[in-house]
Amino acid sequence: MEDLLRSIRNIGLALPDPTQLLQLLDPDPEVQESLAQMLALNHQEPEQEDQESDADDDAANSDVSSDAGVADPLIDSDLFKGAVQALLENYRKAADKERDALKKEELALRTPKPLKAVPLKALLARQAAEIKRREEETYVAEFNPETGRKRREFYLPRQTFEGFGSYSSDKTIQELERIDIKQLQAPKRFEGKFLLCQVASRLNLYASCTFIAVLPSGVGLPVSISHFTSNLRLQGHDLDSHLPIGTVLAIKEPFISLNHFSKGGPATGGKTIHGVRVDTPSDVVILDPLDEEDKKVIRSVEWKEKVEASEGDDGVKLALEDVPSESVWRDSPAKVNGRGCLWLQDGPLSRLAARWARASSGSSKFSLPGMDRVARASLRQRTRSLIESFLLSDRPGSALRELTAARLAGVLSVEQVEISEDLELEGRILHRLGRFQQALEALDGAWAHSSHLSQDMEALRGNCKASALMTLQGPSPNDISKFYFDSEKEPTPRFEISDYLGPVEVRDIPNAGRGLVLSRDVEEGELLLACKAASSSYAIDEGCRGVYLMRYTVENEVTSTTTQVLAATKSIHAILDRPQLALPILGLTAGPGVPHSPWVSLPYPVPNRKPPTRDPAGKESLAQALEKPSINASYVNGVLRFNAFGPAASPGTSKEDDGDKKDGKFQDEDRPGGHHQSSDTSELSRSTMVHPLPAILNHACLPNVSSVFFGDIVTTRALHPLKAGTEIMHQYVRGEQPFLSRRSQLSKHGFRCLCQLCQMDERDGEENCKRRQRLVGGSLPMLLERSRILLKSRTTGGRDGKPEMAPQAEEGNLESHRDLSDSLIQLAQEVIQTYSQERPKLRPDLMSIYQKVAEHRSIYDLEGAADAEMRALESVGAQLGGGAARRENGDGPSPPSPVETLERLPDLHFDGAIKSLLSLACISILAGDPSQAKEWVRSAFRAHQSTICGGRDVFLDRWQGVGYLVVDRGVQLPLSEWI
Ligand SMILES: C[S@@+](CC[C@H](N)C(=O)[O-])C[C@H]1O[C@@H](n2cnc3c(N)ncnc32)[C@H](O)[C@@H]1O
Repeated sequence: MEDLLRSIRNIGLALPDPTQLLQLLDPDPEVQESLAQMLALNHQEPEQEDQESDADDDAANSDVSSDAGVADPLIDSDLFKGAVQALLENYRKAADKERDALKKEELALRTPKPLKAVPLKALLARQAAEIKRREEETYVAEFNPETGRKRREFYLPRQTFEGFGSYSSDKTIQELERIDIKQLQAPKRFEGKFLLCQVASRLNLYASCTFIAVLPSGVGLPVSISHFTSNLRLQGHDLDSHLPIGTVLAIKEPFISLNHFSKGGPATGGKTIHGVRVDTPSDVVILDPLDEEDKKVIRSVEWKEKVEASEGDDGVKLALEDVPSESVWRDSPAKVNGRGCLWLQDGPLSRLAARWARASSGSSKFSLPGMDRVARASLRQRTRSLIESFLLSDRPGSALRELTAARLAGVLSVEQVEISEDLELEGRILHRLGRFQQALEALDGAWAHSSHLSQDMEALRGNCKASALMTLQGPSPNDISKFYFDSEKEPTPRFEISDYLGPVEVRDIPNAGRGLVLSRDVEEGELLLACKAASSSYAIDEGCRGVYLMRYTVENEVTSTTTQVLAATKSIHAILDRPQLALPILGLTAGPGVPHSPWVSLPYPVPNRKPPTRDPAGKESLAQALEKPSINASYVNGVLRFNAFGPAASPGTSKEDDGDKKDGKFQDEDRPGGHHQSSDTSELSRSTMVHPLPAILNHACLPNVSSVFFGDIVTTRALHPLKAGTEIMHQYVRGEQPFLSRRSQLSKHGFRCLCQLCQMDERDGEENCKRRQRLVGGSLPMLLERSRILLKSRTTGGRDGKPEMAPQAEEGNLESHRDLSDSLIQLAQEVIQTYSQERPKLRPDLMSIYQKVAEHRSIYDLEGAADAEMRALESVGAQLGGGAARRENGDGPSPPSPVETLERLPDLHFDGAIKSLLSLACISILAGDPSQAKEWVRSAFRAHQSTICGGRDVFLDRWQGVGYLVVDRGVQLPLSEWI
């Protein structure tokens, strides 16, 4: 990838955009041909660089281009196309070698060969060169190396290849036996063994993190750790301080790979680069000089090679020699990754306290002997800074443990004012952990000690109160409105709520694993779940903005994108920080054919309706500092692939992600806050989030609930009144799509959908379904294009967007509208023939056809237009009452009727249905029937409230001023007065 990009830049072309990046490995020759063509036409423009460049420079640039003369764009593009084709060819050959190497490694597992030591100096030199290469790439991603000017956007594509096997150990070091170079073979997984090593080089971060380790025998070995960090932009000291030179590690049950870079490193073109490939961070144990057991392991060997340890932030070197526990109160770090608190490691007080809790079973007192008043005050300050730093690095679990340990050690809260400050800090940590009731108790305690809270703390207290209430009652329409508008404003919206569980229970469902079932009757629009993502990754998060990562998996030929990879990294780190997340995340299934994790057999956790009270001593949670769950990263990838939601770039929603294949099933109505947002909707810009409880929902193409995103929150509401005992089900793939597309997209989940819609489609027969798909996929787009041109000719040219046409042209146009409407009706008839005669009105393929008919008819036949909109509504399961109910099943206009009403909400296409209802309101106004218009507007509002909610403001924001009928006759619906 890096070679390809460098060459493209060198010949003066712009880099492939995110959509083109995803086409690089497309085997289709036509895709490759058009990709080469597009790349060849896309020259690097000076304006790709930062606007900051001054006007003189711009003038100079334009001079240069005029001096260069005007090249013939066609000749140029042919030349460039040839060059690009050659580059793409080379790139694909290198990718093939990469894939072949992975396959070969899998075969070679049967015949591993002894490992030959590579001189340490050579390894260190190669590592230094790799780090330099990374730094250069990052520089070029940000600056034009020739002009030194900053580019407008940081753009760093990266690609990794992985395949065959992923390892994780569930043993402790004490259960394993140490091995060294003599026993090592490759490729091989060493069960029952561990490798002891020291970090001997700086770190190199691509997607995984690589360093050179030195074994006690003095032999060097590269080590690559997957899911090392979710901040792919880390480099230099910030990166190195995660595992400074001299850190002693134990790698549990290591896998020695023929190419340690496979999984998370840059492609090596199939080269053999032996080393340790660590697939999951929980396999790496940082040996802690504060721990007696760890000290024993370190001292049990003689280290042949002396590694010069690097200095910590405080200028003290971290080395093998003993760190006395007094150093905790003398030199303990004030910042994560300062000396003594390294990658994913808890703070020193938690580590000491956890060991004390384990050894003493809590009978003795945890204390730091010999600490005077001054030392205590200084340690308190450093501990508070460290805790702040944990919060900044999204590690509230470590923050709470450090606070608990500090309190146990008597480091905190001696003076009244300190007590209050420390309780405030505790309140903030508990708030971040979503324990709002407990946070409130801490903040109340802070107030009780000082009779005062800062403005920020008052605000936090208010927030805790509201969130605690939300845990009990679910978000109110006002809360939803706030989420909606905030997710429009925020580029990476995340909200502090804890999960709300409505009247639903987790139950076993015959032939479908677990599912969610109603515990009582519910009403239309009733809130059933409101849940926050356990981990979420946005493409524009600080740590990955501009980094476009593609991970290609050889076995299933699936490409995962940046946020899909990073959501897994974040989930793993979240579980390590808060082990209580292991069950909700690892207790999910990881796709058909993947054996369930041991967590799946445990009762699935549901939110506590009565939150436990605060536990200031919190001893039980201290043990978490030592007992990190073992995590199989490949299982986490599967969980994300089969359970995560993947909203588009803009905050909003989509149904469950279909994993990594692109099928465009993301629906506008699922992301209500999305329409003001970025237009970048490429796969590489999507966010990925895992919402544990909603992930238990099973699929139905014909759902009975609507799941909607607001940032990292998903709400689920009943679409209709439902009876107790009903299983609630939502869509993994769009039910609006043709049956055969749905079936093919669902195939990866390994089940056959038996919902009513699928049963109806099956009864229609495969041939009819195919014919229907051809009509809707082939004939309809052609008619829609004709419609677009016709409607455009009518709406352009006039002042204020109003049509302005000569009467003759208008007359001619009317004929065209009639013709088009007739053609659409004819198409509808052909589609209707593909349905079995007994089939009820639910025929979603007809919706867009009837809506188009209505648009054209509204120009010359209002009644006919209304009839078409009503048919559109019925085609997606809405039931109409009043006059509508008496209409014939033919295609003629309905007889004059009293007030028409919406009796039952649609099952599918909610936004489409709201649009039809508002179009009907416009038609009623044009027909001089405002009370009917009002009725339709109210029905539209009801449909909105029952699916999205948020009240009037959200409804108006979404629908005010939107053209419901493209040919707008100046109808202004007084929406705000009628709802
Ligand atoms: C996201 S999980 C849903 C929760 C899952 N039932 C569980 O026990 O963890 C998706 C998996 O649930 C099962 N599933 C979902 N919808 C189903 C349906 N309509 N019929 C049968 N199985 C279904 C399939 O095994 C699918 O791969």
